Amino acid sequence: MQANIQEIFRSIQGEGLYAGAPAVFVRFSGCNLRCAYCDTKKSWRAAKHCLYQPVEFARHVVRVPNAVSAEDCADMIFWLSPQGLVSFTGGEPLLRAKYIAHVIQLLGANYTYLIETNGTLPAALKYLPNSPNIVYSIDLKNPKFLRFYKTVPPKSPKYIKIILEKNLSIEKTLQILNKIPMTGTPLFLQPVNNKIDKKELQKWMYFLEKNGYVYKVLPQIHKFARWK
Ligand SMILES: Nc1nc2[nH]cc(C(=O)O)c2c(=O)[nH]1
Ligand code: SF4
Ligand SMILES: [Mg+2]
Repeated sequence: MQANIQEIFRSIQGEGLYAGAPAVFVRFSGCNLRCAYCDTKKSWRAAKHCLYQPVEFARHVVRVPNAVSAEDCADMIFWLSPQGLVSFTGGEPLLRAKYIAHVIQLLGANYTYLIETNGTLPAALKYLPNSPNIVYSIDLKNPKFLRFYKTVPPKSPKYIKIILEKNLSIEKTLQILNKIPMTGTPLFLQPVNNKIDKKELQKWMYFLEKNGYVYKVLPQIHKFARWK
């Protein structure tokens, strides 16, 4: 099995529940959405080479010809870290759900696998095992979120990320959130490009609290540190 991969590197997880934790990142090519604020537009297209950074923070990069086999992907992850956190991102990683399942099968239970998804492809979830080692970081940016949230395998932990941008409606977001049981699900507000108008943020905070939600506002910490 093969997939077009943009890059594989080790860095500090900059978003969400695992922010601050060292992680290996696997960035897939291709996305089913076209968000105006996307910071990885390059990943929309297939890449000729997968850029593999064999040592974290080093300048040295190996150009691995695409497509990359699941076996080679698992090896590259293992050599960066024989255990710990693996973040599958993109693009949209669930366009490659079968491939991810195969990589996970090859690497085994020594890792926590984080799927950083835009939350719009619930049908892809059937390819992934129901495992507490597989964690879903789900963006709330589309009404398909509802079906997705309910379809996540029951043993898999999950958390929600709301990318705060000026076109996102608080009312519509609350309508979606109010339809799901949230008990214990962490909720993160992530200002797009790490910038937000204070008044706008206060409005989000006011309405979320009025509706009983517990949340954290967390910028992308890797961007402050100028890491990848
Ligand atoms: N450091 C770091 N953390 C991240 N968390 C999510 C990322 C993403 O692009 O999905 C990302 C990323 O690109 N870099
Ligand atoms: S879902 Fe993510 S990767 Fe896809 S276009 Fe939107 S921001 Fe970019
Ligand atoms: Mg990113």
